[in-house]
Amino acid sequence: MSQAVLESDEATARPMDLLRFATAGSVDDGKSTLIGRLLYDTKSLFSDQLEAVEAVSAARGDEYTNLALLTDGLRAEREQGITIDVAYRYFATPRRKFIIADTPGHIQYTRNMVTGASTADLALILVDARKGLVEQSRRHAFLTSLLRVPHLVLCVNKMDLVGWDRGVYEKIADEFTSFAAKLDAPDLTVIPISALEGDNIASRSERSPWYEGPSLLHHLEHVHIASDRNLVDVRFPVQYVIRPQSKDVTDYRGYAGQVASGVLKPGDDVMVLPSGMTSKISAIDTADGPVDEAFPPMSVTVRLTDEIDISRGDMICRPHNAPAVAQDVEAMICWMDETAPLRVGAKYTIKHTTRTARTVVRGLQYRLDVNTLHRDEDAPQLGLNEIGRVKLRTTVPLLADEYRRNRTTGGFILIDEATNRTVGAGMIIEAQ
Ligand SMILES: Nc1nc2c(ncn2[C@@H]2O[C@H](COP(=O)(O)OP(=O)(O)OP(=O)(O)O)[C@@H](O)[C@H]2O)c(=O)[nH]1
Repeated sequence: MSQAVLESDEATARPMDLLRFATAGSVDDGKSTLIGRLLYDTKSLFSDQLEAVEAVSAARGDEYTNLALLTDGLRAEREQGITIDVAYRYFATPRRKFIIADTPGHIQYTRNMVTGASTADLALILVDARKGLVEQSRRHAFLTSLLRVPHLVLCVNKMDLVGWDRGVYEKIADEFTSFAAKLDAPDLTVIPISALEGDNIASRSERSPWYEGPSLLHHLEHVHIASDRNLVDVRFPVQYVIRPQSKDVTDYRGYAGQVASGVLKPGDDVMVLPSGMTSKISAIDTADGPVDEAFPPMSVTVRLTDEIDISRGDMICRPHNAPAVAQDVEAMICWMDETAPLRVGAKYTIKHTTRTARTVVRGLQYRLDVNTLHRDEDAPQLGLNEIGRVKLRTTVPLLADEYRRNRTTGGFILIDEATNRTVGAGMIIEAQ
């Protein structure tokens, strides 16, 4: 595969150096063209890829190099053999690294959007200037707010086809802004672009002198994401317990995992859940040696001053700031399984941070229509791509926060015990 994959050493990258974003739009709004344009303008392509695309464009008689061919080609490679159609692409500028979660337009399943956007810092929704907002644009905006993606960009594309008419742009921007306000939507930026001709992508275009905002790339490079991370609530789900490996090292015991939120420092008082035992951090180790502090998304090994019984799935937090230790959970669930619906009374495996348990569905409070936001309280089940509010009971307690406060310790997935497939994604509303 000749994809220009730029190194994405996420575990060691400082959080502000990396922006993850998800793209959404209906079929033919120009998503492939836009992604191709971003890769092209940031020189994230190999010359052979570009030559191939130029040759095909010329052969087809395209007036402009058809950058969508590039994205579609990459997508075809990726799609083979995967069930959830999200392709990840990488590019970088001197200011930042970017990971794009690209969900194909033909089959804009809610589950793809949920998969792509659940870890995103920003969601980019495209609309065709000629068509304006469509049902899908509203659905994507709703999902962005449900998943609590902190930043939203609406790109009004194909402005060249409406003669760069300011009125067309402003009507769409106003309509979307008032819809987004109702959703408790995040920080919103609206940008008029032509993905095909490259206007307002890498630099401000002369064709829209009335537009005073940033180009898309400038916005992606500068949008402030450092404060989106929860640096207040210390949550360190233990992934592995590291014990002495050789006879010579007899006293090493550490707890390895990825910091979900908060800042950990040697000397801090900590509490371990579910036992409730307390101790102090004696050291924090990484592959590159000890560090003075650890914050998300760093992967580290924490050592404590006391020897306490800790196992995988336990959580290190602070004594006066702990997650709920809960077996009863209410959550919004997006159903992802095409073979069987979610039913009340069914049992699943639940994976929450590093903990795995069994769970039973105790109730379906309502199913939500993502287009109208109507709540159907008589719904008997949740089918593929449907979203609803569900009550669960787990066999062992989860160490959980509300999703709105913590996207890592508030999120989970459900797995079918017979097929081992991921069948649902959940966002915790309440845990007790
Ligand atoms: N004039 C004009 N055409 C555009 C622009 N952006 C995309 N197009 C054209 O619109 C068509 C659809 O673009 P794509 O990029 O394939 O659309 P998409 O949304 O990625 O489509 P899917 O991947 O199939 O969902 C192509 O013919 C593009 O050349 C634009 O800014 N201006």
